[in-house]
Amino acid sequence: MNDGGAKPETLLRVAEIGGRGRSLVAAQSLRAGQVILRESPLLLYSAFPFLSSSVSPYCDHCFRLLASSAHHKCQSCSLVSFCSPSCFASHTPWLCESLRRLHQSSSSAFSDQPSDRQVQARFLLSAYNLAAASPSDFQILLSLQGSGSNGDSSSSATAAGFLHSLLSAVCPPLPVSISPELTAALLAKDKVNAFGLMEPFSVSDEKRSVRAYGIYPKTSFFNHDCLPNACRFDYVDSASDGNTDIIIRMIHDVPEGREVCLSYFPVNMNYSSRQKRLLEDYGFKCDCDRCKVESSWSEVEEDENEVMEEMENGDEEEEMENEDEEEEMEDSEGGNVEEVCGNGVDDESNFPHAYFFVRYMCEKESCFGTLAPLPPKTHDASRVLEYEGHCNSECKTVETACQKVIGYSDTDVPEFIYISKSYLTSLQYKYSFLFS
Ligand SMILES: C[S@@+](CC[C@H](N)C(=O)[O-])C[C@H]1O[C@@H](n2cnc3c(N)ncnc32)[C@H](O)[C@@H]1O
Repeated sequence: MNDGGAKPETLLRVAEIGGRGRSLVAAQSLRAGQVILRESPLLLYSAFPFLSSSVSPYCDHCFRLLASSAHHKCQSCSLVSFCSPSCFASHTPWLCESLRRLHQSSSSAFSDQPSDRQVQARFLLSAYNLAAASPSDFQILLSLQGSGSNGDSSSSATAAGFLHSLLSAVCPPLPVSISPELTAALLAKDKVNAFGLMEPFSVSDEKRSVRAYGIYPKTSFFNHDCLPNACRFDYVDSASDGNTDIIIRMIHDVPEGREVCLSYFPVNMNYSSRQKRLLEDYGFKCDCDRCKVESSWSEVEEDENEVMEEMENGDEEEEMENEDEEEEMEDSEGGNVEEVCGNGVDDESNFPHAYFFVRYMCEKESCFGTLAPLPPKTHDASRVLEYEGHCNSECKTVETACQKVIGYSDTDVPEFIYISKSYLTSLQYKYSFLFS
């Protein structure tokens, strides 16, 4: 893949930023579409519920779709299949025996657990297996954010206690000792650091589901921003090596010294859902520029209809269009028109993130992935945007991604987006990428 420039290792540096912990900062100016990091997983585990009656259709190592003819089922546990002998070689005797015993002994207590819990059991088996197979990699896992000691909800503590007792009773002994506290810490690290390898977009899917989860230690240093400047890609069905690598690309240019952030979830979530998720799952209160602005919107809810009326110009046809747009945006969870518009004219609570959505968000329902330009091949940024993850079958190869050609000018921007000119000017330095 052409990444349009310098080696990723020279592009970022780790910095401690107060209240945010370790952060990744641009070590030089970065360009839209540039690949800034490519990393293989430290561990991967299936998102398929453990006790599902159907068999996972994926290789249990590389998570490519298994061809019906050529696959290698483990004869010992009969629970996992692989696409090739080399993938099969990753199936350790400890993991095989643990899977077999866990499946055999599946107490009703375990089978009654929600599928999330069963997927957590898969993570723990992979993590314990890593502790035995590669102690240095296990240390890397332990160095990641997430302790499981304080601030975790009682339901997390209950889950950790349950899974620890279950696995320690069932699994063969390990060469390392795993305490209940360590199990809780591992689960906390998984919650904060795991990335989902997504299923390709399908028209029938209500929501894109996760095929497998991976831990990528360097990628884990990216902090969150609700208007990210970088996003992640994976090409799990690609036939080439490194199909489970995660690839981070810049959404737009940033200068040296600027923190590079991802969004930990689709950017169309509304303010309260984002805040709830960040607090519950990641343990922090987000005060990014977007949240600062949106935090005041709830206070003006009562005025919003009035504002909308002010903004409409009375033309009936346009009114109909606005209604359609409003419905569309409401469907997209949180991007409703009132929110996009802010609470009024010439008010500093307006913010240009509506432009961000228009330009950098996939508008397909059940996707809403973030877009980044293809890696630059010349001095100019590519005007072809690729969807985060795969939106459809065409996205399975890097260079034939699902595309949206950018070229929004002021006149292309939908009328329902209103941003105060004075505020815009004050933000132009930081957000000029939206208007270039
Ligand atoms: C995947 S880690 C990111 C790297 C982390 N800062 C570290 O030191 O390892 C996620 C954690 O980073 C912190 N974090 C991420 N984004 C943040 C933000 N915008 N503000 C404050 N803390 C943030 C939270 O503690 C979160 O649970």
